[in-house]
Amino acid sequence: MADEELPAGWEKRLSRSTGQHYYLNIYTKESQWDRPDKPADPSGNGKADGPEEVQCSHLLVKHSGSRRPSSWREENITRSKEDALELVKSYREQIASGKATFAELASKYSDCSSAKRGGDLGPFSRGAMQKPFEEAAFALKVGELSSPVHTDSGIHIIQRTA
Ligand SMILES: O=C(N[C@H](Cc1nc2ccccc2[nH]1)C(=O)O)c1cc2ccccc2s1
Repeated sequence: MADEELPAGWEKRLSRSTGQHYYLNIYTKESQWDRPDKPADPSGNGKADGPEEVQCSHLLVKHSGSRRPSSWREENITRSKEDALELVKSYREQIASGKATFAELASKYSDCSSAKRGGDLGPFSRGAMQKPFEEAAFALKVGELSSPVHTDSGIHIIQRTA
C-alpha cells in the first residue's frame, strides 16, 4: 500500500535514532511502530497531555546480554547484567550527591556513542526510542534523574534536560 493511502489522521515519521519509520496520530500525538489500518482515533489515552518532545542525556552501561555488546569504550563487553546494574547505581549516586556531573560520567563511562556529547541525545518525540526508555524519559520532570532503566541496549540512567 503506497504512503498516500495512509488512513485519515495519521502521519508517517522517521525516527532519527533508529532510522525506522513510525506513525503519528495527528490528533493525540501518540505514536506507533505498526502501520495503521484504520483512521486515527481523535480521543487519546491521556498520553497527549504530556510534552510532545523531550530532551534527555543518558549514561548507558551495556552487558553481555545487550543487543550489541560492543561500544567505543570496549570492543567486546562481557560484564554481567548484575555488575552493570551495580555500576549504574554507583554512577547515579555520584551524580545525585554532586560528587560528579552527569556529563563528566557519561563522557567517560557511557557505552553509547552519545558519550561524545556528554550523553546528550537531543530532542525526541514519542516513537523514537525503545519503549522502556521513552516511558521513563517522558515521565521525568526537567532536571530529574531516572532510576536505572533496562532496554535491549543495556541499563541506562536518564536525565531530562528540556
Ligand atoms: O542508539 C544509540 N546508540 C546505541 C546505544 C543506545 N541504545 C539506546 C536506547 C535508547 C536510548 C539511547 C540509546 N543508545 C549504541 O551506540 O550502541 C544512539 C546514539 C545516539 C547519539 C546521538 C543522538 C542520538 C543517539 S541514539
